[in-house]
Amino acid sequence: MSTTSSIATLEQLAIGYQPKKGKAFSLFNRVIQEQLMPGELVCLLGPNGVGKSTLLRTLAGLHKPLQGKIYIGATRLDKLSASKMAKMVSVVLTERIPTDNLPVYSLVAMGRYPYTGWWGNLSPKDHEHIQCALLATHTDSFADKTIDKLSDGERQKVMIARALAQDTPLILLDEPTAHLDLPNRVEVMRLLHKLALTTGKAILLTTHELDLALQGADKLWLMQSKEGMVSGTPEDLVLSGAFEKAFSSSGFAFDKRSGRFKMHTEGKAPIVLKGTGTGKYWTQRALERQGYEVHSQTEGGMPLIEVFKQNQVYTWHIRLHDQIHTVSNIESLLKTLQTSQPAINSHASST
Ligand SMILES: Nc1ncnc2c1ncn2[C@@H]1O[C@H](COP(=O)(O)OP(=O)(O)OP(=O)(O)O)[C@@H](O)[C@H]1O
Repeated sequence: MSTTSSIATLEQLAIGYQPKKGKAFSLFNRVIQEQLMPGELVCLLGPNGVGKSTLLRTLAGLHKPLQGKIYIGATRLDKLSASKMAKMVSVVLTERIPTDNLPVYSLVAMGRYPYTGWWGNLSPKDHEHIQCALLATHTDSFADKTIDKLSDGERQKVMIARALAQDTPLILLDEPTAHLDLPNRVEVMRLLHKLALTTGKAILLTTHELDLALQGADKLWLMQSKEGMVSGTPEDLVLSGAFEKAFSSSGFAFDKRSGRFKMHTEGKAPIVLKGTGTGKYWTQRALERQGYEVHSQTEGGMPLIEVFKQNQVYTWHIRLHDQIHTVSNIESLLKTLQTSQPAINSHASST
């Protein structure tokens, strides 16, 4: 049963597709039991084809659950009329807008359809909501432009503005950061987080951006075909190992300490890295990509790299078999190590 404070409750929910003949095809072997609370930004993560979009569409009432119940507030979703539903849930899907020559303002105004009469006449209150949505998404400066004149990032923000104008307690977005460059992905995520926080709406979005979700989400829902759904704050899921388990594969692994994914490479020799700050961080990344096992303490005469910074200029000293090589960039550092690799490897096997 839904708790009074939750915006949406998923109770013993099974999602999937019902073929015309034969048995229903469930996307999970476990049911989903989750809640969306006010002011929460939740990122729904999982591998391709696990059922993220299907879950979103099911929550939006566009697809029937195979089993279980969904409550929006205290009301069962299947008992909500279409007009009431439109006042409770807004959806931003990945489909492109067919009406490309529509001005931004008119598209955002379409979000007001649950409140306008048959003719869609906008009241002063509707205009106020539209203006607020444009301002909150920083789309007001191009409100007169038509959709076809917008960049992908601007278009995405306009779609979010339309959902905001709809003024629903729950907003669902399917991959809102897809096709955006990094600054726009970060901006959209920050915008959604701020909106959840300041408006008290619950926002659920699907994404493949693990880094962004780890940084920006209040909660993660991890969908996995075998384990079903695991949820929690990003930090709890990292500490419990659930995040690592869900996303580590033979090609790369999640490193709990740095919060980064690391590619598995052929293991080379251990190496000691000394230095501080940014220079050390990026040197370590390059060494690990090349497969070196980076240590911070000198052990048994391992090769040693020291990073120095003077007057904003970096220098690397490589101490190798009592010889010191000095280089001025990471590319030269890696080349020097590559040239002496047989020496490093034989050194490693003798220690
Ligand atoms: N209308 C449909 N009828 C039957 N099966 C479908 C239908 N739509 C999707 N599926 C199947 O359901 C599974 C889940 O699809 P869904 O799009 O929900 O996954 P997803 O996690 O969002 O994937 P992605 O990350 O690739 O977007 C897939 O195997 C897909 O082929």
